[in-house]
Amino acid sequence: MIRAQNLTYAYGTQTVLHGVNLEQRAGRVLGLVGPNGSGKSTLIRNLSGGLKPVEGRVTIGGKDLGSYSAQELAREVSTVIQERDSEPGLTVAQMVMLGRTPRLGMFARPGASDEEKVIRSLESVNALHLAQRFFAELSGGEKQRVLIARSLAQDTPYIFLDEPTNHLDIRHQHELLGLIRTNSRNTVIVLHDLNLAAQYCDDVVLLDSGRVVAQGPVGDVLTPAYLEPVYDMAVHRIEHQGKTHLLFEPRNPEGSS
Ligand SMILES: Nc1ncnc2c1ncn2[C@@H]1O[C@H](COP(=O)(O)OP(=O)(O)OP(=O)(O)O)[C@@H](O)[C@H]1O
Repeated sequence: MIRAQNLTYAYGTQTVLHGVNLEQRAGRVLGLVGPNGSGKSTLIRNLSGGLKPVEGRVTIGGKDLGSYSAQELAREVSTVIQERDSEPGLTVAQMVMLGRTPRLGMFARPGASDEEKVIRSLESVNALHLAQRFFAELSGGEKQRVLIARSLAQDTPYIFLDEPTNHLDIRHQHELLGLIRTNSRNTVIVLHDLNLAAQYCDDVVLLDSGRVVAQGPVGDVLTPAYLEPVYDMAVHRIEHQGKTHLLFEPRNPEGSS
């Protein structure tokens, strides 16, 4: 379980998260949603140990995030977060092998089981054919799949993904989120697409201006009552074959007032 209590974060003097309380329950997929600039990326970085809260605390499995050593954290937590992930000169296979590093002893070299893990991780995201290509030369969508493979190879109980469907075509979006769902790990995922969140998350946290507007099971939070004021859009919710679909339109379409 991941828990944030009174989490506050500021860039310099600009406070962008205000006393956030949330819970990711064991084995569940928690989505972070909200408009541009609402604080989703900042929040996921605080939850995964990339940023340190100014106030409040984050616990993972009941243990304060601040008390993990870097090595311990890398065995517990993997992240798929974009900007930091450009590694010049590495092939895709080498990039995914980096996911195994926290599992190796101090001077140990990767063994056959590590190689096997890399191959299986690449296979599961349909990227094994890219293994010998340079990571830096891949398309955005190919890179994204390789970063997911690295996280799978890292084999951590907790996984954090910031907009993993960015750059992916519609089939790969669904394949990837399906894979994340069936992976049954503790997952926190930033998603812009609320229909993808409705389909693939168990719970969601809806953020607006750095504050939690609502959180809970997707069916309780992804409702017109919560979404319309946050996105300033008219929202229609349709249930089709047991799934929730959301339709959006401008609240004041041109010509009406
Ligand atoms: N490195 C930074 N330095 C200063 N301010 C930042 C920095 N990163 C983000 N911010 C600010 O913090 C606020 C929250 O940004 P954040 O990227 O967390 O939002 P987001 O919900 O992920 O946005 P988006 O949906 O546009 O990706 C914004 O006002 C943003 O301008």
